[in-house]
Amino acid sequence: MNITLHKSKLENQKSAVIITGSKSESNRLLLLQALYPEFKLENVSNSDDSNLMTNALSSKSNVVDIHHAGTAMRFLTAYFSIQEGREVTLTGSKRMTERPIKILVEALQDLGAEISYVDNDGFPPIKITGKKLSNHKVSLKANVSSQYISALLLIASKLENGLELTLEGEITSVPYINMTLSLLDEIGVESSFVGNVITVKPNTKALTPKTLVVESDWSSASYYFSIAAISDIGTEITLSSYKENSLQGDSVLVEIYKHFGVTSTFNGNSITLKKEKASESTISLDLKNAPDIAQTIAVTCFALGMPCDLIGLHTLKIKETDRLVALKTEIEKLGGEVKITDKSLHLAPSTKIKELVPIATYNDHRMAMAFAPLALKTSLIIEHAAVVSKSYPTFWDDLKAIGFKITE
Ligand SMILES: O=C(O)C1=C[C@@H](OP(=O)(O)O)[C@@H](O)[C@H](O)C1
Ligand SMILES: C=C(OP(=O)(O)O)C(=O)O
Repeated sequence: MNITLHKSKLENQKSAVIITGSKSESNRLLLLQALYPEFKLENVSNSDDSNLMTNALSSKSNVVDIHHAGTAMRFLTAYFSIQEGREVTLTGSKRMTERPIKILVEALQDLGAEISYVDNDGFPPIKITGKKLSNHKVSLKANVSSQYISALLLIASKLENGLELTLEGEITSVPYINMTLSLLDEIGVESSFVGNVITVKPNTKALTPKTLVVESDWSSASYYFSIAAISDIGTEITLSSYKENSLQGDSVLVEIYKHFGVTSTFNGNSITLKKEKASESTISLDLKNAPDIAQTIAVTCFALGMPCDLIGLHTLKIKETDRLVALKTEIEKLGGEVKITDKSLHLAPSTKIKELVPIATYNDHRMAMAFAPLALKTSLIIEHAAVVSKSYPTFWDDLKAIGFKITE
């Protein structure tokens, strides 16, 4: 289904949105809850990716299909590797069969896992025969995806001797690794991260039962930072439930959007974004620690006619789509000028935004959501708008509620 976003302003100067739980935190905690059923979870993400994770963890089938969910694919590869006596073929969407998994599979094999490729070497689908993993030391390349590292850390406390993981090369998406370690700490699993070595202690006993509350999703919040940045001075949007000391690296939005004149004030469990006068006219950012907000920032800059240089984008090529190519293609359809390499994006200053351009979304939720705020500047069409459900199923309803005019 394609939708049209008609050029409009927010209905009120002040609006509020409640956003579902972080899909990254949820998918980690769902796996940890499967290993340690003594925990209860609140505010779990209602995203497709978290529902797929929940269903996969309780599935008795020997074929598990996780569609487009990258974290689910990587985390479940580790999870099924230690389910003794179980044989599972883990598969996904066509795109998932193009997203590399070799680094994780090799690390698990080094630990003793039995995993084979069904079609193409290095890519899903994979067949996993669960067994007891007897080794505890492994090294892996850390510059391709942090999800491989988090996957190993999530099962580490269930290995007989825990895990000693040596990270090779530059480490990408570090906040996601720290999130995993913090959640382990919250449930009572001990770990350390010194230099390039992560150690997780083994655990055989039940942990102290408690309820863990998932913070709302900061990547989803990014679209409201963008809306605030493109709105009139004085516009306020309140988002909940958020905390000042987040485990999510994308909370760096608070700092980044100051460049666009958006101030953020925490109050209890909510955050209020307010548009004030912007001080900067150009922006340069390294996003290796926050890759999921690259699309949002690129579109904010385009909407404001602001040139930008974004670096640290090497992981974007292996996400839901090649996000660098997708951004260039769609921004250029709208009249912008974008140069990309395999790890950076340069947007030239623009003066005009074309009207009623159909934006292709490439099965990528973030393409749909990142371009939506442009409706404050021009009417546009978003193709296959339902893709947003991968992380944020109520996105379009929430936009309508704050004044976006959307028709099918
Ligand atoms: O661990 C996670 O929850 C995630 C890690 C990041 O992936 P990479 O480490 O592959 O960049 C991020 O892009 C993804 O959306 C979620
Ligand atoms: C990259 C993402 O997800 P995943 O890798 O889990 O598919 C994302 O949500 O932007």
